[in-house]
Amino acid sequence: MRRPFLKMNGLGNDFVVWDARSEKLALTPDVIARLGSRETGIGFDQMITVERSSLPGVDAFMRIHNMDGSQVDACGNATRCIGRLLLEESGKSAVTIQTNAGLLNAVASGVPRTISVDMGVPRLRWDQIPLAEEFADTRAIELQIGPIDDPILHTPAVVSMGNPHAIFWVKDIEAYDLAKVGPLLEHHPIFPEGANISLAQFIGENEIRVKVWERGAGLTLACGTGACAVAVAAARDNKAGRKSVIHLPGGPITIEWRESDGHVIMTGLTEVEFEGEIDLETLAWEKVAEGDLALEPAGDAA
Ligand SMILES: N[C@H](CCC[C@H](N)C(=O)O)C(=O)O
Repeated sequence: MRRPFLKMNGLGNDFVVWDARSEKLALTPDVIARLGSRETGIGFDQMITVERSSLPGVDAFMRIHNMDGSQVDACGNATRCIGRLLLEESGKSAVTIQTNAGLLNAVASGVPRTISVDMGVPRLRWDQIPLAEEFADTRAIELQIGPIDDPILHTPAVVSMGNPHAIFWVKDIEAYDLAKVGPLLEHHPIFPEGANISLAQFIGENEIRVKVWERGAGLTLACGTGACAVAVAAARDNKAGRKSVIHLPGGPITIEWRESDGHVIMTGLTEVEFEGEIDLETLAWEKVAEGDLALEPAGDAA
């Protein structure tokens, strides 16, 4: 049975997107992992399933699986991508997306392919991250890796955007092999549900360079919730203002931790890479149409 899908990304953090609003889709973690593999499958960081929401006035429910098959509650870059699809499809000026981490509002920013999402309020208490033990001050918790007297990384800030994040402030981001230390920290016992791990280096006032090792996905080109977590952690520790630009390997994301209501507003690019079709019995798939450049007149694609 052949099924259409979209391949999208938010600053290189890439997704396979299914529209399951009229025809349900339930893939096993094993099939998701096979599809997510860049060797055996289509290849993606997360798989996104758009489903009907039962809530009045809500445009869709967004289900998120990491490429390892684990289901998680938040994915910022994907929220921008699904927000864009729903905005373009409905012609509305704002859409509401239901996730297991709450209701998120998406609006077009006025710049082509660039979407702003209200990611809600950050969760900052130790038991909301969650952590395995109580820490009164989550701006810097006692956690280190490497030799006791000369740790490689230590005292991270922790923030949840509906998913757990640990942020390590570093002077030179290139001095660290995140592919090596990332998995050690992701699965550290202090994080009972795992954690997304960010290295963050200040490169200017309210300008932060970030690399992320994602829970269940590994190194990615961008992490939207990670960008939110870094910006909030910097602001609450007076290392930056409430509006900062997070520079990820895939590009910049602007974050504002709004003073008025404590909501985190994330703005960044989205891209449709291609439309595809897959045989869900054999998992054989093919591209059927190129993405954005085909969707927008050449003049807008610049
Ligand atoms: N790339 C996603 C984050 C996915 C987080 C996922 N790895 C988790 O387990 O929480 C983002 O843009 O927010």
